[in-house]
Amino acid sequence: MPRKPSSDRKPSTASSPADTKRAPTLASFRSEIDRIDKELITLLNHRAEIALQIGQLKQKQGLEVWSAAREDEVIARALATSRGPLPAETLRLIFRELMSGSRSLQRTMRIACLGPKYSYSHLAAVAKFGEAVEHVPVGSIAAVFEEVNRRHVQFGIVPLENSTDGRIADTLDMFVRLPGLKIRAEIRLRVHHCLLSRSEWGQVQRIYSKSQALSQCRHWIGKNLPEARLIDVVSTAAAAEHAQREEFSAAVASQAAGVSYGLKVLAANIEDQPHNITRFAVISERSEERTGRDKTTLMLRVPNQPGGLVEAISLFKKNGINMTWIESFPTSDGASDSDPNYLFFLDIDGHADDEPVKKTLDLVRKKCERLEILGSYPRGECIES
Ligand SMILES: O=C(O)C(=O)C[C@]1(C(=O)O)C=C[C@@H](O)C=C1
Repeated sequence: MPRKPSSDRKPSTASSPADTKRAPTLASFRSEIDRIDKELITLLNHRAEIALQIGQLKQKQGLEVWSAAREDEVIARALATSRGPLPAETLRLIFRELMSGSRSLQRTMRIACLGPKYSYSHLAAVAKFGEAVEHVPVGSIAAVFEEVNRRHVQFGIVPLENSTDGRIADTLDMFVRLPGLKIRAEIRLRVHHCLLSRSEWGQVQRIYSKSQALSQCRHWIGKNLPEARLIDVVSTAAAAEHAQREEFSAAVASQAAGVSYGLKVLAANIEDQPHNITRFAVISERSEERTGRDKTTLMLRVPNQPGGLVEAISLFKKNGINMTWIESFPTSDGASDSDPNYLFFLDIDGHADDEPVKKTLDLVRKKCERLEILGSYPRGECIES
């Protein structure tokens, strides 16, 4: 049975500084905060004990520890309940870490992402799962997929597309190779790039970064450092490592990477588009249940003939299903020298278990040579990096 909190007393106001005749002092305010903290700790531990019991139930029923839908619900309720003055973002972070802590009591979760730490993939992982998980940075997007596929980790974080720069080919390619892995959630991270260095602005000769990050800042770099040599490396955090090691070099990376590698911020917010958002996918072996505010990612190949694609996707229009993303992707899958082939990646509104989506997908499948449901998952809110 869940244990009652040791004290169900509402935070008392009787002894609050406002009620005393004398003007409140720093000491009296602080002793009120000490009293509130004590109650908070009791309540937090009571919450953790209940989370532990939920963990035991889940284990008995073979359910997963992480429930994305429930976590979204808890945060949405906290934000709706709050009347301030605590900022909504602060409250969101507090609840994210609370639930990260609850999960870690139930089971240690391992999350793979493109590293080293403080890459944007790592920041996306922290934004979704909090700090109380084991972050496993690996050397490539392909390695993230392999770690999940080999069950070395429960989840992987991979970038799908960027609002300035488009699709991430390495990720789409891995979905072609390992279509059995499912997208469980999306993380839409607002990406702010910094120019980081241990040298001064006028000394920078080389700029390291991941190709997509360099591309997202190309106008800024062309205008402000036209002579610098641009060097493409595996991730923005790896770029920060280079900039730490080498004099007269800089990195385009996150501010967090700058702090971690002890670099100066020579310029902040250097992305060309102010709304620079990268959409990441959380991948795992299992699929996600319906929440009522879902989307579905599909991968399909249609016959290489006039109207092949239109015949398939017009069925979404006919059945009132909104399509929010489409990417064509050249592939060797089903291709020959004379007949190159394309796969299409699509997002539609709704969950694959929603009756209208299910019926439509059955019809679409008949028009396709190949149709994979890469996952149905809740639509993600935009999070600041
Ligand atoms: O409600 C659950 O399923 C829990 O395990 C509790 C809790 C929480 O701390 O609120 C923790 C982890 C889950 O991902 C969702 C919520």
